[in-house]
Amino acid sequence: MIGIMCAMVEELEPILEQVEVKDKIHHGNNTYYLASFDNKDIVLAYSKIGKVNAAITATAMIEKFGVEKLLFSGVAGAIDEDLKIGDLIVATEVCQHDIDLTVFGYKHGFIPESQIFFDCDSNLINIAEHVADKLGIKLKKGIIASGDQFVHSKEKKEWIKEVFGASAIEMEGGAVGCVTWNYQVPFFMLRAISDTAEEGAGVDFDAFLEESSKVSAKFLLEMLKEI
Ligand SMILES: Nc1ncnc2c(CN3C[C@H](CCSCCOCCO)[C@@H](O)C3)c[nH]c12
Repeated sequence: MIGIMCAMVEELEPILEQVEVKDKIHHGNNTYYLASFDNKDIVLAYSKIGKVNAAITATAMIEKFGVEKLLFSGVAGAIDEDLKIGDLIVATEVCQHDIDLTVFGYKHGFIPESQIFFDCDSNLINIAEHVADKLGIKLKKGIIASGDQFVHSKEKKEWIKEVFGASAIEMEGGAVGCVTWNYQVPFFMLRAISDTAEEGAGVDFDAFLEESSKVSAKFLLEMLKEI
């Protein structure tokens, strides 16, 4: 079983429209869609915004639905200057920029018995690169940082870039990476840029959420054919 996660309903809808939904299961205030696509069994859900909601859904995908790999599709704010609205980025690693135990001598993003960065699955990243080559689509790879805040400040995004080396910013991937690391389940995350995470990002986000969600969804569905 393959798990497909999004944070917002707008990110999930363009995927749901293209798969054959067989059943809907309500669990933990989420709706899980059991479906098939390209003769593969998949379970899909949107978690709602933020790291806690994302962790709930990722854990249920593994514990209740037994997914063997978890793929995330959605939008993100750009940190790297070469990322423009509508561009795709695949996470090589994810982290949580709002974890701060530095007073105890730990680095930003670190919690004891855990780690700052969580690797994404190299096999799935390779498939993404193969699909991008086949379709002639530009696909960036980089670290994606998560935190429970919508970043709309150049100063904040530059700090996240300096401390974590992140190329993009969002609010769920770091939590899903932590869950999949703890359960040793392969994790893949694809995001399309919706804004620049600077002043005025909220306006861009509202304007480009739907369009960028479709960009990510379309690519993810192409990837599903190769898995
Ligand atoms: N700059 C940015 N900073 C952090 N995250 C992101 C992301 C990625 N997703 C979008 C959404 C944040 C928007 S909350 C919208 C509230 O509802 C608005 C009406 O629907 C959350 O799920 C994270 C895109 N640009 C970002």
